[in-house]
Amino acid sequence: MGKNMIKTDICVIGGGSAGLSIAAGAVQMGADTVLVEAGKMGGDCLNYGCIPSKALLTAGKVVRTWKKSPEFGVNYGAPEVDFQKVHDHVKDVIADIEPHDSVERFEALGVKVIQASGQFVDSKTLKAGDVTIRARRFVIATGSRAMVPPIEGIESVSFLTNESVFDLTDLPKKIIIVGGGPIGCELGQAFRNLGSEVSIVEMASIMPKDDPDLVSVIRDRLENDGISLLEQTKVLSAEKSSEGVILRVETNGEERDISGTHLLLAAGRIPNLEKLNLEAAGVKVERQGIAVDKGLRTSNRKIYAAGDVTGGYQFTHMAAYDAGIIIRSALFRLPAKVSYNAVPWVTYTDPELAHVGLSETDAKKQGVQHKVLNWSFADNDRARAERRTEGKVKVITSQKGKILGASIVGLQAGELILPWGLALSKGMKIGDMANVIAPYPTLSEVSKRVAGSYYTESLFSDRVKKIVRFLAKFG
Ligand SMILES: Cc1cc2nc3c(=O)[nH]c(=O)nc-3n(C[C@H](O)[C@H](O)[C@H](O)COP(=O)(O)OP(=O)(O)OC[C@H]3O[C@@H](n4cnc5c(N)ncnc54)[C@H](O)[C@@H]3O)c2cc1C
Ligand SMILES: NC(=O)c1ccc[n+]([C@@H]2O[C@H](COP(=O)([O-])OP(=O)(O)OC[C@H]3O[C@@H](n4cnc5c(N)ncnc54)[C@H](O)[C@@H]3O)[C@@H](O)[C@H]2O)c1
Repeated sequence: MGKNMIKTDICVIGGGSAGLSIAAGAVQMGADTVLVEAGKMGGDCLNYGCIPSKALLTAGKVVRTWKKSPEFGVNYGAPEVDFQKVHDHVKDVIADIEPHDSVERFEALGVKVIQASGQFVDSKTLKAGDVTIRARRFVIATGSRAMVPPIEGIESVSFLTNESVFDLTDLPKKIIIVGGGPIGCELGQAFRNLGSEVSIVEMASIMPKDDPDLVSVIRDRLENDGISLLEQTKVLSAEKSSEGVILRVETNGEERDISGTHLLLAAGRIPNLEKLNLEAAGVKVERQGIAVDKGLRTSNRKIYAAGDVTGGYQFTHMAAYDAGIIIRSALFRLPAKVSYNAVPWVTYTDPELAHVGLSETDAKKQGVQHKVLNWSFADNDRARAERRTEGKVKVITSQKGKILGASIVGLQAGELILPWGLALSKGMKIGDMANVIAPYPTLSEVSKRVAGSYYTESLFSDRVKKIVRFLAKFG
């Protein structure tokens, strides 16, 4: 074997959320593991995604809370934002988490880390820098990047993506965001709270993957915050201006120009595939990414794919979920298969919007017989004490009360969704949630109350009243 040839059990390509989970799991379970990473360890989530976006959102929330303080009888002066320091805070949070994902930590676990771009030579061999790797199993976990939408003139203007936006050290005066998905809404609100003028241009409706009834709460809030939301709006062209950029947009057949100092593209993702030479490995690609079966195997049975590169649910927790499936299959040869009936997600706007399982729209589309339960945060005493009564819960059950899905918009919705995920994965019925003792006064009571509403009609019916009156006769 040549000096630069490595033979290993598992070779993982990409050290982001998926790749790191697989490499850490595999090596600690005794497999010889090689990890190939071309860029920064930690991938998008740590460096250009979840972590910096949440850190920026938190800075924005501090400003908003400060401004709201008179409602609570507390007065401060106007908040002053030092954006260089906001930037430093964001980078500091990344630096704080970085050691967990570092080359040093992985090498200490026993993983051989190669810092180079990986490229298949044939179905069993990968080249990374000057190293050739032969592995019993490969895992492709190369993630995704921002899609640049086909807008006339886009290449002639400078634009930000999630990879560059967190490097800004000056607050954008006027930022235009193309795309009103989770990235557009989260970052739009963060910049607005910090003092930018913000426009979000969305060709459909904002947050189209979520329940429209609940999204309306987010829409109201973004508009009240002063964000200009241009929905059902097409971007026709982009051109440079003295200020920065001008976009020509069209809403309902009407064209107009909007101008900004900065342009952020948040219009969806494309998988990172080009450098992998997948043809040589016999790995098939579909429109959304690498094609995988339910066991996350590609068309080459010895090569798996995980995380964003498959174009499935593009979340860090789903990348970690994929990792668990692959470890069971590749290391233990168990017939592990993905199951997507309890997939949660949260958009960290304020208020947050969280979802798990079947939505009302999907239940209707799939012709599933179902019941819809609703409850408002306005009826929750804790939400009143916090002055945060905007919000609602919607739960989908079968006709017989089996929990099928839940969506929550409101304060701490992301924290409130977990019991619904547990209920779904354990096949629980709505009575299980209705009977739980919820501490008072907590926001969690919304879950108990929405579950209880399943019984309201039958519990407070004329029939029950008759029975109670009849029994009262017996003393
Ligand atoms: C702004 C933003 C906010 C987000 N917020 C959240 C959130 O709050 N919660 C959530 O769950 N998800 C969030 N996501 C999504 C989440 O970041 C992704 O789902 C997750 O990072 C996917 O992990 P991955 O391992 O598939 O890919 P990545 O994390 O992108 O990792 C892929 C890695 O592969 C490397 N690579 C690529 N090609 C090669 C090659 N040929 N050779 C070697 N290495 C290569 C890359 O350098 C990268 O490090 C957010 C995403 C963005 C952009
Ligand atoms: N909180 C979270 O968990 C979180 C946060 C951010 C991102 N993410 C993940 O990252 C993924 C990517 O986020 P995203 O917001 O970029 O993508 P997305 O695909 O979810 O949303 C993109 C939006 O852009 C719109 N769009 C596309 N082309 C357009 C155009 N030319 N003009 C106007 N609008 C256009 C789409 O209609 C869509 O609403 C998400 O789907 C999610 O999986 C998760």
